[in-house]
Amino acid sequence: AVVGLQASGKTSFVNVITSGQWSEDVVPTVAFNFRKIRKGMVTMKIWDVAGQPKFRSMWERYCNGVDAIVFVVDAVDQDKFNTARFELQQLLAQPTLSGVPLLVLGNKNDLPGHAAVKDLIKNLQLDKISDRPVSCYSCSMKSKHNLDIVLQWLSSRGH
Ligand SMILES: Nc1nc2c(ncn2[C@@H]2O[C@H](COP(=O)(O)OP(=O)(O)OP(=O)(O)O)[C@@H](O)[C@H]2O)c(=O)[nH]1
Ligand SMILES: [Mg+2]
Repeated sequence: AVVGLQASGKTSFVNVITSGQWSEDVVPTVAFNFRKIRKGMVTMKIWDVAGQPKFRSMWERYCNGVDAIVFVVDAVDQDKFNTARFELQQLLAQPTLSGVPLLVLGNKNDLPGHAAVKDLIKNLQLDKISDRPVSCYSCSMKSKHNLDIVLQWLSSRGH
């Protein structure tokens, strides 16, 4: 399940890993999109969930039962880090999601002023999460930077 605040790049992520197709014009997601993709021997089923405030209460439902939670952050929009941390902590506090591996993506690293991984770890308090595996990568859906290791990480979470 792919969650995170609105305009962080969740749908762009799913588009780019599905078709390799980057586009500046993505429509904000309403509720969710479901996508199924094959990468070599691995089939991934992805819930791309909407990030606007009115949809955030749905995140838990889509994360329930998944192999991994992908939390996408706009690494340039540092004013929203507090909100992102709050929403992430709310989500991870759900008893149904205990132990589910977490992958945090600091997206838009093609833009100047993006936060580095160490700043994301600090601001989102990722070092305080002790009840599940956590990884954090800096990446860009536009330049496709680090998407290879992101896909590798996801492939290794399957069953
Ligand atoms: N420069 C840059 N822009 C990006 C990147 N990824 C996404 N964007 C842009 O950010 C905007 C929002 O992207 P979306 O993929 O729609 O974001 P979302 O997280 O799905 O948003 P919601 O569906 O509303 O929750 C779009 O204008 C994208 O083109 C990136 O890596 N670099
Ligand atoms: Mg979207």
